Amino acid sequence: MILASGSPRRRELLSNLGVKFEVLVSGEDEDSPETNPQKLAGDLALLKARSVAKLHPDAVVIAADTVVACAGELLAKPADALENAAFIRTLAGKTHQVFTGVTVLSPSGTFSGVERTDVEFRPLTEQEIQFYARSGEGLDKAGGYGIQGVGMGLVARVNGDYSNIVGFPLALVMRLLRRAGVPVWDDLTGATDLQGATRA
Ligand SMILES: Cc1cn([C@H]2C[C@H](O)[C@@H](COP(=O)(O)OP(=O)(O)OP(=O)(O)O)O2)c(=O)[nH]c1=O
Repeated sequence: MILASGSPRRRELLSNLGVKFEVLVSGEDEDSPETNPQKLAGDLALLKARSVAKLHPDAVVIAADTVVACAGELLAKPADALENAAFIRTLAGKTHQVFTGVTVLSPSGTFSGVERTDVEFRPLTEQEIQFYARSGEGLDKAGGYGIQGVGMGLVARVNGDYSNIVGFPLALVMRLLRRAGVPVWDDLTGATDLQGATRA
């Protein structure tokens, strides 16, 4: 199995499912004219998975893409701290949507889905916006923030799957992997069972 992603968050979250995998980053250009955020997240996940599957047609390949949308505007990764501050200013005091598309390509077929989570930012002062943008934490992240880090302090409320915001919606990922025939949370070999006996 191959994770087609350079994201350390995705690597960590996929490890939690107890599946063995290798990491191979797709060299695919992520540009797309698509403006619907849900469709865009799905399209880019498929693109990333396909570019790795081309080279490894017998593998199961999983890829994901996260898109942040606020009132019709798509917020990708900020180019610098100045743009990061502008993104956080846009998000302050409002609810935005985080979409993550996931694609699993296996020799038996293509399995995909898109998860949506709504995130409400609290109203922020200009000083808070500047402080966060200067931290640099948001530069490699869609929307310019990381909810799993300092960015947690920007957030008032979350509605939906938290892991989706971090870029890898685990419930959806588990569903798609199982549909593709990949066992998840399944291998108990060598584990001690709940009565204290060790399994063969
Ligand atoms: C909103 C938000 C995004 N993110 C991350 C998740 C994704 O890794 C990233 C969005 O960029 P993506 O293009 O989805 O992924 P990536 O470039 O990090 O990795 P790859 O294309 O190789 O798979 O933003 C967080 O970690 N925390 C957050 O709170």
